[in-house]
Amino acid sequence: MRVLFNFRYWLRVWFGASLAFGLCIMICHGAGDVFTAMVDLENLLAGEADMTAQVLDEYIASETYRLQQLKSFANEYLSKNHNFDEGRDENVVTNPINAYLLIKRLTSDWKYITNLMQSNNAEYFIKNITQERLNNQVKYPDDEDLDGAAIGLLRLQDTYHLNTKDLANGVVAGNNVGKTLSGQDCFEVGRAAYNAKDYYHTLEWMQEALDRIKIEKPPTKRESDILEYYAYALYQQGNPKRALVLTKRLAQIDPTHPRAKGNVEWYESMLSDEHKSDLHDLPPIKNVRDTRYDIEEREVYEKLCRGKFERDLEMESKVYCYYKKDRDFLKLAPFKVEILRFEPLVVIFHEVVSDYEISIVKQLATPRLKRATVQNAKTGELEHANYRISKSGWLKDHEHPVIHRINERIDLMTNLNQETSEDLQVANYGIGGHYDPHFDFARKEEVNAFKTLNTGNRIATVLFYMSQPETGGATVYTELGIGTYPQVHNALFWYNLKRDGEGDVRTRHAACPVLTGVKWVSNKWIHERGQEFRRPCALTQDVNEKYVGDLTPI
Ligand SMILES: O=C(O)CCC(=O)C(=O)O
Ligand SMILES: [Fe+2]
Repeated sequence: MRVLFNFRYWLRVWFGASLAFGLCIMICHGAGDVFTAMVDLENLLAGEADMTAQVLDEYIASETYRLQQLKSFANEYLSKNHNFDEGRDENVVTNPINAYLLIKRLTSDWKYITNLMQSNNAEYFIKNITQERLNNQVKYPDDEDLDGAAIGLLRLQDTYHLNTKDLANGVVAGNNVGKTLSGQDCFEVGRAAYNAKDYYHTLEWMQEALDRIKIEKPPTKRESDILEYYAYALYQQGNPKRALVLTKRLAQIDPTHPRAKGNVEWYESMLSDEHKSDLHDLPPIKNVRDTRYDIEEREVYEKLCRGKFERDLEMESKVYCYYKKDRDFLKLAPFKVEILRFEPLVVIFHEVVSDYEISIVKQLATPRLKRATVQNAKTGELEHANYRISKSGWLKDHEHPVIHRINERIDLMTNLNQETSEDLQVANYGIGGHYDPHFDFARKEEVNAFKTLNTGNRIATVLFYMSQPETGGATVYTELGIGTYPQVHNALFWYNLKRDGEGDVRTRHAACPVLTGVKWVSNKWIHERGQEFRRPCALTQDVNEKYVGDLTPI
């Protein structure tokens, strides 16, 4: 089944966006929406390291002083000079000075020592760090963000076929990034998968965590912590027998574990007497991917994201590039247009936005980006999206001369009237940030979509690439089997509607997860109203690009 673009769903994304992560520099999502938007991580990196190091240094100095004091008390007590042992000697206690000193030691000194032992001042330093973070006006990631980052990793793994061991060894897309994950890190990724009811990845990562703690000295996680998750994932993957064996082991290595015994009984109840009694003959582990999603479309999407585009040699023989100079102004500085395909028409405008303009757009958009928690259309579950932004990610024409200029340019590029188009929308994709297959137009049944705008449906989309991710992050068309990698300064353009106003389902598209690097895009959605003389509608659908790929001339 296809999950079509659902406008109400997006309304929820925009208006119901979780504000948890962000003010000032508001966060989009993440490693999506793992999760944290790259722009936030960059900001965090900027000041955070120095400040934390400084506060930690101060804390360590104060702790060192405190422990030194305690040590000198200990030495004093031990030292023969103090004749503390003599306290046991009746004669010593009868000496008033000694008696006084002994009492002092046992009262005020002891109070001082116990105070010293208790007052490690951690709270004070933690408060300092917290305050400093608030002053920074950067929202720091929380547990939810960590979860999102983990889910982002899993998505990357699926999309780009990244092996769990490689990832844990810090090998991303064949490059060693120098950092490796500990058993505890792997456990956390597995736990995020478990919380998302993704038992395929739970199993993968818990296995990796087990492998790692076996060779770590000291292990970063207890085996018993891992086993419970691992066993449950095995059970979910149809292997209660192995789940039972592992849970028995759990009960053995951690006899006080609060759930181990109960779980053993529970797994036993899943097995026939015959299976229960013979626990040597274990079925192999069959780990299958999560099937809650539209697996067919997902596979197409992921394949395209890996760059496996479909070739259409006939089409390729017809496409071409041209200079668009159909207005006086353009005679001096024509647009460079590359036609990717016809029917439906998809083109790339080369070098249509400058570095300066990009920097302004990013600057204007950054305080508005927010992370969103979105509802998965299929499963109804909430997912953290590090790919979407709040409604306030829109940039209005009058906000800055650069925005105005870009809007004027879109008119020249597309020959479509900009008066009814939506404001420029900016998105910053974080680790694993992506956008599932969707349509930009509202479907017939979505009768209320764009109603308040009163401008009709989205006739066309212009997508400016405002950065160039190192790997991943392609825009792909799942029905057409093609895609394109973002090239900074360029813009992708297509019509969403056929000439009779019908939504063109061939335009279904998606943004692939960013594997390395950063992806910024700006979207311009152009509406039907106002195009009566620009792209007049027709009685049939296929008048479509009789204009042979030229954007409808004025
Ligand atoms: O970022 C991309 O490549 C596509 C974004 C998109 O489809 C959208 O924002 O509607
Ligand atoms: Fe889109």
